[in-house]
Order: sequence, then C-alpha cells, then structure tokens
Amino acid sequence: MTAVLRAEGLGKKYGSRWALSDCDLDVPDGHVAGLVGPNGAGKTTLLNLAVGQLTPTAGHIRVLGERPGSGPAQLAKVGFVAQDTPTYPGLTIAEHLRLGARLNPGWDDALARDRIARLGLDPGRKAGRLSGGQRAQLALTLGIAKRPRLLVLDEPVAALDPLARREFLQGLMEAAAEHQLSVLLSSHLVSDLERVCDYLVVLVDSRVRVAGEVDHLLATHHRLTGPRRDPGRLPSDQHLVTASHTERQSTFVVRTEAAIHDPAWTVTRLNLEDLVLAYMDQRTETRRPTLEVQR
Ligand SMILES: Nc1ncnc2c1ncn2[C@@H]1O[C@H](COP(=O)(O)OP(=O)(O)OP(=O)(O)O)[C@@H](O)[C@H]1O
Repeated sequence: MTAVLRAEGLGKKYGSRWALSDCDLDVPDGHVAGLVGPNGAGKTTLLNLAVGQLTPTAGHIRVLGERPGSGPAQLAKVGFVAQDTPTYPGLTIAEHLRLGARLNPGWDDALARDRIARLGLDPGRKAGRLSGGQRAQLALTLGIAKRPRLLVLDEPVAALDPLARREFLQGLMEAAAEHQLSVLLSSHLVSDLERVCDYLVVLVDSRVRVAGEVDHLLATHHRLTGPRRDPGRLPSDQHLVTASHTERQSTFVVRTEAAIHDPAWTVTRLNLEDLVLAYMDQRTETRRPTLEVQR
C-alpha cells in the first residue's frame, strides 16, 4: 500500500536543540491518522516538515511519494489547516472562497458553497466576526475544497468547546469518507483522536514512540498484573512499555503479537488513553507530560 507519509531518520534542529529526531514513519494511505503527544513533543515540527514549511536537518521525508513543497503539483495534493485555524479577520467568508479558488488549481467551488450553506453560515460575514467553532469550520472548508489527497491539521480543535469539537470532527470524518481523503491530525486530546482516528502516532520528547493501526495497537498491548517479578524475566516476545511495582506486585504494560498464557498474570486490555499514557510514562521524569485527557 502507498504511504501518504514516509520518514526515514528524519530530524529537525532549532539552534542546538532537536525538536524531532530519528523519526522513522510509514503512514499508509486511506487513514485518518492521529498524531498525539504532550506540549513540545515535536508535533507541529513534524507537520510543518510534511507540508514543506520546514526543511529537515537530517534524514528524508516523502509525502505522497514526493518531497514536500517540491512543486505546484505536489503542493496541490496536500491541504494544511495550521494551528489555531487561521483565517483573515477582515475578509468575508465569500472572499475566503474566492481567494481559495484563485490560489488552488483543483478548487471545488460547489463543494465549498454547499458546505458553508449546510453549516448555516452567512457568506457575507467577516471571519473576524465568526465564533471559534465557525472559524474552524471555515478553515476546514478551505482545506477540503482544495480537493487534496492528504489533509494535514495541526491541533484544529484545541480552542473549541466540546460541542464545536464534535461538530468539527464529524465534518472531518464525513469529508474523509466522501472524498477518499487521507488525514493527518495532531491533538493532545486523546478522546478526540479516539473518536476519529484509525491510525495513531505517539510522539514524546521529539521521538516517535509507537505508530500503527488503532485496532492493531489495542489488540497487541496488554496490562499484566501479578506477583512481583523482574521485567528481565518477561519472555523475549513481550516488549516492555512500562513497569511499576509495589512490594508484592508488579504491573507491566507490554506489547506482543503472541497470546499470553502465563497463569500468574491477570491480563487486561488497554483503551487508547491507557496506551498513550503508557508510552508517555517512558519519558524522563525531569519534564512532566501535559497531555490532556478530556471526556
Ligand atoms: N521556531 C522555533 N525555534 C526554536 N525552537 C522551536 C521553534 N519551534 C519549536 N521549537 C521547539 O521545538 C520543540 C518542539 O516544538 P513543537 O511546536 O513541534 O511541539 P508540539 O508537539 O507541536 O507542541 P504543542 O503541543 O505545544 O503545540 C519544542 O521544544 C519547541 O520549544
């Protein structure tokens, strides 16, 4: 299957500090992929590399088989809704659509107008007069009407209330299904990603900790609880994610493709939030995670 995003040894340095390092990723086509991680993990850096707004310090990145920003044809295939869903406050919705038509060769004006009408938005209204949720919907409309093959969104719902978030994500899912659109979406709200994503990338402290199809990740990660045990004694096919101990008891989160038969363990499944938090627990204790979990 084609990769919408393929990174090999990808890294980006600001001054002497790596914002992203040793990133190997292969995000397949046809997914709504979630990029999750705490503040400062490198999500925006990775997305800006994917849309060609940054160039790598190390390694390679290919988006839809080409170097991001390598020419007009490549740029036309990728839509980008940047952080805080930027729009021009002094321009009306209709003017935004006209600008979109001028700037994008594949612009689908009927789709844009229809979507604005379905949202009940007045085309004559200036973007500066819209609510945060309406502005986000306008930015999403501009991204979809470009008719890209991949739509990249950087924390598009962070500032929205739960209802506006739900409406926005619903619109995104409908567009992805209707227009065979691949989506790469960052958020630190695990519950939002859980609702819309079927592929997940966990980024912590500038490194990809785990990536894969959500169903497969959930099927291969387990929490083991039982009598205290040295993690070094786990079978070699059980990859340890996190370990914690009391005086008598050990709790491990492991990743394994194999069934777990050891009768000493009580085995429980993880939900997506548990899984993300387990990988975040691997980070150094010097900086605390600020990942939000909202229901
Ligand atoms: N232009 C820049 N100059 C210097 N350092 C930067 C710059 N942009 C980002 N960084 C640093 O790179 C690291 C990764 O930042 P990035 O914005 O990619 O993280 P993020 O995961 O998107 O965070 P957030 O969730 O807060 O948006 C951070 O330590 C940040 O301070």
